Amino acid sequence: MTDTVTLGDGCTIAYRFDGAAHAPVLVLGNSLGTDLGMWAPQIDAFAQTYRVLRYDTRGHGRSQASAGAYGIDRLGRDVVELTASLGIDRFHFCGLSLGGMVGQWLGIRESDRLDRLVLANTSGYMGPPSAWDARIAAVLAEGMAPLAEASIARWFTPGFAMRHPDTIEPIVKMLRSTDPTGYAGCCAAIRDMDMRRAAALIGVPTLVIGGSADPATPPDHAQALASAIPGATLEMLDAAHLSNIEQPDRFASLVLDFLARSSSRPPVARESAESAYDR
Ligand SMILES: O=C(O)CC1=CCC(=O)O1
Repeated sequence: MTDTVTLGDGCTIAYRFDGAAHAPVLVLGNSLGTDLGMWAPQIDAFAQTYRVLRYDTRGHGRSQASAGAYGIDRLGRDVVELTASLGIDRFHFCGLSLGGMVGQWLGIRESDRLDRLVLANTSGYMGPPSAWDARIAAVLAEGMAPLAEASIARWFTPGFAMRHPDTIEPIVKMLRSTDPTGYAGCCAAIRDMDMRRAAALIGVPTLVIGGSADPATPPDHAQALASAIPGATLEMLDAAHLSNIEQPDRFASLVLDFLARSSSRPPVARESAESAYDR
């Protein structure tokens, strides 16, 4: 069942729990234009071992769409406030795309509360800002519907989309029902985010998952992110952007195997690796 909490700034965030009450907590952060339902393919597997807390990112699903431009800092603090209000001290975090950007922020700013971090199909920088400005202007003027075709082309390989129309349909529905104000607010957070150097400060064991056919956050972004984070492991899936939907079982086992490994914290490096982002 989905429930809500109201954060300090008055914004209401929707969440739901699955799994045993006293199991270790795994928090899942969704991508731009989806909601907590995007984790449906993994939820049964994750909930066997973990108390899974899924939430709708601000401006998405049943969470409120506050007005204006958001920042990754705001979206990260939403997780801090949500978990604190639910009495959760420590947790693992797995985020995909925008969820993975929030994960990077948490890895830098809240590492004392994080056990392990999974950053899937994400990037430390998704420039140029002008592309996000254009998307924000378009969505505020015309709504979500015109975005659907291009989004699906980034999210799934053509073969998968052709073979699995029933899997794609609820995802398209999530996109179409996203509040344009919330979508635009999150686009602004992505536009203004640059964690290429700060990723070196992530002091939590981290798994980076990339998609070999991901046009939104391409493989070299996953490689650059993994190189920048001390001790991070990189795994590639044969998928486009929503790799947890295109490779559901493989995604679940990568995450579960990684979370189950005995924990040893990586040393915190002060210099970030050379990045591929500017190529
Ligand atoms: O542009 C897209 O739809 C891909 C994407 C960027 C950030 C995110 O969460 O999804």
